[in-house]
Amino acid sequence: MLVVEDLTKTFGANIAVDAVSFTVEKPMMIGVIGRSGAGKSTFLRMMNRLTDATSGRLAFEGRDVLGLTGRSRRDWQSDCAMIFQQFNLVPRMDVVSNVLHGTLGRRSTLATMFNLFPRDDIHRAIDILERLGIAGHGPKRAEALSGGQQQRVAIARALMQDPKIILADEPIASLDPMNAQTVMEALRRIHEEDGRMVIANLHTLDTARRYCDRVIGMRDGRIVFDGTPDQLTTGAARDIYGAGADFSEAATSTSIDAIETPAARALHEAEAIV
Ligand SMILES: Nc1ncnc2c1ncn2[C@@H]1O[C@H](COP(=O)(O)OP(=O)(O)OP(=O)(O)O)[C@@H](O)[C@H]1O
Repeated sequence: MLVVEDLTKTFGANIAVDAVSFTVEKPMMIGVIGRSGAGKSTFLRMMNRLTDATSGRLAFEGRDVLGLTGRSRRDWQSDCAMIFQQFNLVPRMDVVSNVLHGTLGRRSTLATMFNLFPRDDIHRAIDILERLGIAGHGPKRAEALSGGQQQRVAIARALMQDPKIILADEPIASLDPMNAQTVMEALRRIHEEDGRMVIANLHTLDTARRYCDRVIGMRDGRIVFDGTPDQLTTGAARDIYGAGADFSEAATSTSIDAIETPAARALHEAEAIV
């Protein structure tokens, strides 16, 4: 359903994403990992058409995503909702209105200017907030919520678009472990219950192992690992992060899972070796 072929992005002489290719046959939860600068954000931004690719092909359900323009490009951006590390909510606006802004792509400018939302959309926004366990915060300003609650509002806003894919760029990087866990569980449930594909850039290996069906490891713009969490051995983790000082820092950041899983144990052993 998703085909990525030789997708490349250069910024001047710098190759941010270098001939990335992979195929996804059915909706799943995919974690993209790699050190800072590996090209993870650029990849997601190309997928969502926030950034134009330099070359390559990206097709979703037969649709040539990179060739879309105008209205069809905006439709794709609706199908492919993005959430960000910093939530990108309107801080002073109430939670329900923030969620309703997920429908902006299909509303008139006039309706938007006067904050006129159809009753059905308001009900749907509240239902989605309920599902994410934060309906009680609906009337509050977004800025009054904790980081984890704000990220769930951002997820609710994305769900208002009824997307086929949710792209999450470091969704838990600003959160404490408890909030991070709640947000990752919400994304996992959205995948399992709705059958939506989720692709999340993650900076901790254990999060990718714990929540994802498939892990893609990027290094210097290239895919150097593509497999199941079980296949993500210490050797593979070293390839992804490099065997330098960065490796232990990035690979053993167990922000959520304090429990010593076999995977975490393997990483700690690797850290001892490096
Ligand atoms: N707008 C831009 N202009 C120039 N170079 C850029 C731009 N965006 C990204 N890059 C470069 O592309 C490379 C990949 O960056 P990218 O942000 O995709 O990496 P990342 O893996 O998401 O890293 P991080 O986890 O730090 O966000 C880096 O070398 C970065 O400096």
